[in-house]
Amino acid sequence: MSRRAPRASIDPDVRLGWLRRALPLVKAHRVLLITSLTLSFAGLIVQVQIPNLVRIGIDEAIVDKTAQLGTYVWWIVGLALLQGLINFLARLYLLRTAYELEYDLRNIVYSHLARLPFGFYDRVQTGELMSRSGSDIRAVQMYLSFGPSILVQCLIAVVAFGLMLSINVPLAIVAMITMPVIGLLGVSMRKAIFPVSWMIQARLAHLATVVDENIQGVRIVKAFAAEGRQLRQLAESADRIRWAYLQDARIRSRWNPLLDNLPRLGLALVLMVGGYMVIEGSTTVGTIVAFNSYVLMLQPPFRLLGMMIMMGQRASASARRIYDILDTPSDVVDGPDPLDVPLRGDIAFTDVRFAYPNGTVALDGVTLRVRPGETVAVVGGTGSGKSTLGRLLARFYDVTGGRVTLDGHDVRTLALSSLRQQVGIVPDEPFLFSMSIHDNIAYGKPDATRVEVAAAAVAAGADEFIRELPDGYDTVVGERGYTLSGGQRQRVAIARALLVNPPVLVLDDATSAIDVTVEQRIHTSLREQMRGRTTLIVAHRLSTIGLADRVVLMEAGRVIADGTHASLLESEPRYAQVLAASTSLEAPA
Ligand SMILES: Nc1ncnc2c1ncn2[C@@H]1O[C@H](COP(=O)(O)OP(=O)(O)OP(=O)(O)O)[C@@H](O)[C@H]1O
Repeated sequence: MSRRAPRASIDPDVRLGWLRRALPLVKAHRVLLITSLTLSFAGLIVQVQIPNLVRIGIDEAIVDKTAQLGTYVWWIVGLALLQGLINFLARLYLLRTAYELEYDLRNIVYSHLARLPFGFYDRVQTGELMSRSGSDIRAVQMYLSFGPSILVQCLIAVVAFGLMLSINVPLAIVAMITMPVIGLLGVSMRKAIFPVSWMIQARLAHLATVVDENIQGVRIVKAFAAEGRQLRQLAESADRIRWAYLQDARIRSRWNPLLDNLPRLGLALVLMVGGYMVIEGSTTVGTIVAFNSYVLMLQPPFRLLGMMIMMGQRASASARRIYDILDTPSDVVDGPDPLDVPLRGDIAFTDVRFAYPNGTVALDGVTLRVRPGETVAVVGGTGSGKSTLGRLLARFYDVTGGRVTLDGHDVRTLALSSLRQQVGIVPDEPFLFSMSIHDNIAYGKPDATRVEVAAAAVAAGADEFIRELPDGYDTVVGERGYTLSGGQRQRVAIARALLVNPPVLVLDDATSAIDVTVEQRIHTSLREQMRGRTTLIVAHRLSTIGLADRVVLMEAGRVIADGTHASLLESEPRYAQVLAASTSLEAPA
């Protein structure tokens, strides 16, 4: 299957209504859509002919005996086959339109999600976002493709009414009398059901979150013997869904009998008025039979009208949420004429202030210089802003004040791809993809050879344990790499960063889960790896701090001391305090 780019996008003009904004997308598939609508209209024209043939057949071949019955039977069979064929094609094209639209919408939404800044993901819950965006895309797609088709089906009413008028005006009016009522009732029922079905959707999503958390957090649940509590939570959630479904059933059972029986009232009216007319001699038996068929044929489109209104409401709410995502600008983007230059790794933070999107001030005037090739350990209490330094350096976020420069270039002037290629970040809880260890390490350099990957793994102290795995480097790590221990994952992540060979390396507590003795062993190779590279190490352990030439002490978003480990120990009591706190956390007696 060849992949294609989305044919169009959503109109960026936020002042337009949701349908207007989606129009370019529909227009891009207009050929398919119009073909399907034309076909379904043609099918309807054929369909309304059949009762008319039945009428003529009854009147001429059965009652008057002036024509051959067989002719009409064959005509009806022929038309039914033709209608079947046309409907088959119409449906095929309609579904194709629907899936093409869905394909485009998915691509537009997911590619935008991939470009959104970190700040967006701080604000929204990703799990909910993913499950919701899927159903939202479907709701919009359904309305855009099936909506026009339902409208075409409602057109059958106009065609059939015209035909009935040409046969018998008073009876045509009698046959149509219940239709507006069916339409109105259908709309009212959908209006009553809409809030409940919305509630069902929301409650199902909530249940999915509860189940998801139970599965993801199963170790914690079991460790705290909290299965009972979790089950109660699940039962509560399921109970709320049951309640909503019961409401739904109550509304349906109230409206459906009415909606089902109204056409019967229509049939009775046609029989009564038509019957009198036949007795009186002003119409024929065939006409009553044909009109009966019309009454039955016309009510589904009128009922669909209500459904279309509900689909429209749902699609409009879904579209609003999709547009919320699409209208969020990818605010960390390349500036004009972005620089793509090789960096030496001369880092300077100048009076940097930064607050996260939720307003938390993380850095409050940080000035810090790290020269090329230098290794600096950043030490400080929890929440003092250590990790934020690396995030600003790689431009995961932009500073709110001051500036961050690399080799004198403000990071905002560098091409993002070049910047991220040259600043390698290893977080303390690295994410591994569900693929082989080789592919995980080669993530930033997919064309790396096996020798290069192994060399990076050796440098990160990962080679030994990888070789002991059942398939070595080809071992696929489970979802989120759960089959590896925290320390092993960290080593794979370090190898991943080293393989790209970035001039700037940020190890954000990247060895925190690695066994102290293993850490000691890999220090020699890490020290080797850091030579010539500017390295920022967020560190808690004395042993990790030992890798650094210099130590920076942070407190409440500021650098409060800067010097060698020995000089800080001597001159800065707060340094000793922080060390004491983190080492006591590290090594319980
Ligand atoms: N994504 C975020 N959204 C909002 N606030 C955040 C976010 N990340 C961090 N913070 C807040 O910013 C402040 C600095 O966080 P940072 O992660 O830089 O601290 P840290 O010194 O690395 O802490 P730790 O040692 O606990 O990892 C903290 O108050 C933290 O709660």
